[in-house]
Amino acid sequence: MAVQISPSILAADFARLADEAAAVPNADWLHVDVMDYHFVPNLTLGLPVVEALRKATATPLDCHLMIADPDRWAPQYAEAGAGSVTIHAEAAKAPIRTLREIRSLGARAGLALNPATPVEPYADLLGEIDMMLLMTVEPGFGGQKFLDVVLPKVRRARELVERHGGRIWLQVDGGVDAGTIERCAEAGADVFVAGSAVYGASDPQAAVDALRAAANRTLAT
Ligand SMILES: O=C(CO)[C@@H](O)[C@H](O)COP(=O)(O)O
Ligand SMILES: [Co+2]
Repeated sequence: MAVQISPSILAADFARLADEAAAVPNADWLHVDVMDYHFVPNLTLGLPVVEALRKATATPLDCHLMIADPDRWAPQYAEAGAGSVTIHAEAAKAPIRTLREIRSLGARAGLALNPATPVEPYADLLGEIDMMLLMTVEPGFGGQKFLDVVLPKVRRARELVERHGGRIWLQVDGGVDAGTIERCAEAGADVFVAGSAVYGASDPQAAVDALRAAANRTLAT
């Protein structure tokens, strides 16, 4: 399992997004939280910002759609050049069609589950996805406290993914920092979103390196 770190620009300075992207040249992805005031009680950014970011950085964009109608909008994020587009299982009405469309447009397809959404009902969809995102906070805001209660689900998701061939990435998102990343890695996550822990640090690049090292240390033991 290769560890990947995806800093969330939700915690960055929105007035200086290009500079904030450049501040983490060692990141594998830039995590872009799209919120619409409907699926979650917050509003962030949409397609025009993703299109602008795409031109401003070579780091691939990992778009996390927390929106009420992902079936309608997700393909447009793939068309806008996102390297990965993740939709929420709780919001999608036609997840299989939408995940296939994302892939057909050349992006990786992700399926996200809220903390209280069980993973087992989605076992049959593993062939349709490249990544599963397990929320470790309730979606909507950065800077929340990590929910340990999700860790058993991360383990069960890792088992399902391994039984399916191990090709699917397992991402955790929310409250991931130097104090929680090791538990996530130990439970089987391999892609780590970190907002405050990266952009709240005085040296975001060093914070990415430190998170990666902590996750790798856990996987090595
Ligand atoms: O999707 C979300 C929140 O809904 C996350 O991507 C947050 O942006 C992560 O921020 P931190 O919890 O790491 O500060
Ligand atoms: Co996110």
